[in-house]
Amino acid sequence: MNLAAIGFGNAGGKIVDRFLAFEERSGRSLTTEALAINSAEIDLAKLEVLPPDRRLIIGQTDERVKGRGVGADPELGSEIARQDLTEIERQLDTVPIHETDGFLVVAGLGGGTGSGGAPELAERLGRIYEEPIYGLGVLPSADEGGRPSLNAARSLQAFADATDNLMVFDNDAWRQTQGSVAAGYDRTNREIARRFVTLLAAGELDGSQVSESAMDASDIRRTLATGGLSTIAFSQADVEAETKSKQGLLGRLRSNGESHTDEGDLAKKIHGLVRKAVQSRLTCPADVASAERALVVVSGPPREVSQKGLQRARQWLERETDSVEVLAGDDPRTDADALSVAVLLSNVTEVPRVDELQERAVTAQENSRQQAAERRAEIDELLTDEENELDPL
Ligand SMILES: Nc1nc2c(ncn2[C@@H]2O[C@H](COP(=O)(O)OP(=O)(O)OP(=O)(O)O)[C@@H](O)[C@H]2O)c(=O)[nH]1
Repeated sequence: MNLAAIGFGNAGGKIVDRFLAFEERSGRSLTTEALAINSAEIDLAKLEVLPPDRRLIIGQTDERVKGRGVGADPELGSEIARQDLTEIERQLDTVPIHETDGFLVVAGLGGGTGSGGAPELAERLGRIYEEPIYGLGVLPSADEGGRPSLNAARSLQAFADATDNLMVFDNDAWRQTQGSVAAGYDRTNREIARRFVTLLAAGELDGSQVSESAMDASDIRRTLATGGLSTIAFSQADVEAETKSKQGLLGRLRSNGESHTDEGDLAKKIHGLVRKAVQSRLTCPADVASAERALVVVSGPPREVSQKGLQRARQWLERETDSVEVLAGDDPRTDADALSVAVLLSNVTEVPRVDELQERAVTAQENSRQQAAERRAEIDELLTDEENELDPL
């Protein structure tokens, strides 16, 4: 699938930047256009791969922002996004729409710029384009405090409403206990890119041979057409030594074409990888059985993609998800050094993390209202004399 990817806010921009880096490294092609939009100039300057002319600053003329961010205020974030929508649209004029299957708006939902701006943009894109609008929303971790939870819980509703499918990544489930926050985010962003690009770029050929059950953009589109929230499972393993020896130009010249790898073992490897993916950390923890549709992409050297393994894995996933709509396909990459499995679980309805986020958000909202009322009472008390005998001017 080919997408126009737009990162909104700091996290959104960094993640889209990592998408481009992963595409470059893995030879995959996902994005037909990439853009980072932010209200803080300093964050845009830190991106590494995205060309400078694909970085857009918004809210610059607003007295409250002036290129320095919106200070985790999503109302202000959505206001400046609305003010600058025409400029954003102009930047998107370069999207080669005939080669683009949809739009992907990416944002961290705990702050202000992305949290407020991403739903505004998604809604506007939905009105302009016929292509589907997808979202990738990052949930804040619990230890960030009440405010980010409140921002995220409110944004989640608007973002899900404005998109055809909102794929979710939960920072809490991926929190690193060691190292700095920045280094942790950097690692996390690489993991996000690996998962999303492996899944969504399936079917975009890199010159490798086409297989009998190749995944294509319409399969992914169909799986995402459920709406709601989605999560992604992933696992990978090294390719066999025999495969490695036949890779690259030299390997292919030396190879006599014979294969000694046992088909049964390869089938088992794929089946095992799919099970491992679904049973390990999802981008957002969810009850797999609550998914409406699922899609499995096995990506790697064609000689290792066992069709039997793919079929068995599909049947297993059908039982796990209790769904009739499970698609499975491969994505051949002749010179890949790993066999990767990405599983899209679409429209999951049992997502405990979202319930927890909403509970924390309600508590944060109540606390904030109570504190505001107390502060008003204290100021009143301070400014009024003891017997309330003075008349203010
Ligand atoms: N996975 C990941 N999450 C991040 C990263 N940076 C920030 N976040 C998350 O995203 C949320 C929003 O942070 P930012 O993206 O910095 O905020 P913003 O949208 O730029 O908004 P303002 O800074 O308020 O203008 C945070 O609460 C974190 O949960 C990152 O690099 N990776």
